[in-house]
Amino acid sequence: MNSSETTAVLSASHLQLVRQHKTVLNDISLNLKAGQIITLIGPNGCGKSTLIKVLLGLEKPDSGTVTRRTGLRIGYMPQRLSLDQRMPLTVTGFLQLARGASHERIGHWLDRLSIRALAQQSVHDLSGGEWQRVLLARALLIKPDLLVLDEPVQGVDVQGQLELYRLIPQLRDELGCAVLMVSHDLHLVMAATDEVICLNGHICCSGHPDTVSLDPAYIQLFGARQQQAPIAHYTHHHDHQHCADGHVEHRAPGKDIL
Ligand SMILES: Nc1ncnc2c1ncn2[C@@H]1O[C@H](COP(=O)(O)OP(=O)(O)OP(=O)(O)O)[C@@H](O)[C@H]1O
Repeated sequence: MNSSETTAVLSASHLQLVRQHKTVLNDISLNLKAGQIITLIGPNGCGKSTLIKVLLGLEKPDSGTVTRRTGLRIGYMPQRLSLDQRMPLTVTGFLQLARGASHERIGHWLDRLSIRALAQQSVHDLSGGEWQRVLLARALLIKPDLLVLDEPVQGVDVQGQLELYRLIPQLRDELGCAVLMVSHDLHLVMAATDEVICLNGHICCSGHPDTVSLDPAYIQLFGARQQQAPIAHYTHHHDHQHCADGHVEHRAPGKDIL
């Protein structure tokens, strides 16, 4: 066994999966080490969610192996989660259903993710961005060794996406966990990831985000537009926080909020 395998929390070897005559995953191998952040990127339908499900053991590959460290605690934020609209459920009630939920831990993550004001709100009335934060809190309640985020910024505006991607390495440092996430935009996740795997059924290219963005396989897949310099995002120096209940709270300069 080599050293990368000994420190891996999760590894996959030669995964193959065919559904209805379509090769969804073709010879996928990867290693995720403790404390590492890996991002899967690729166009719609390239197999990202399927790969996540196979790595989590939710779907069986036709061949190949997945090895998860014994006793690994996984916090999973799925791409979609449909709830019965007829069932009345507050954010706190929803979080209480999660494994590892306790009053203290729920309170901790409501504060840490700046969603305390939503605690008693119905989950059916949340905005897309609020729902994403609640799902993230749910994934964090288990104190994960591995945090799996399938498109965590869906329904979040660009500023919110930047804030969320800034938060992910902070959460990794706080929990000491590994992170595996799915994203569509390499430039938005660049600063938040150690390694990028560019997927299109098979692994087209992988490595540090700077290297991947210049890789001919990446450029061929995403075109020249994505290869250009990162979009110049407007940076708004905000000296206050808009709480979910609508009131404005002033905060110390330089203190990040979600
Ligand atoms: N059970 C199945 N039967 C048939 N086709 C399937 C099945 N599961 C996945 N697929 C197909 O496999 C491909 C990969 O799907 P997957 O959801 O993994 O893509 P994705 O990269 O996550 O896409 P997106 O970015 O749109 O979320 C798609 O073409 C999908 O239709």
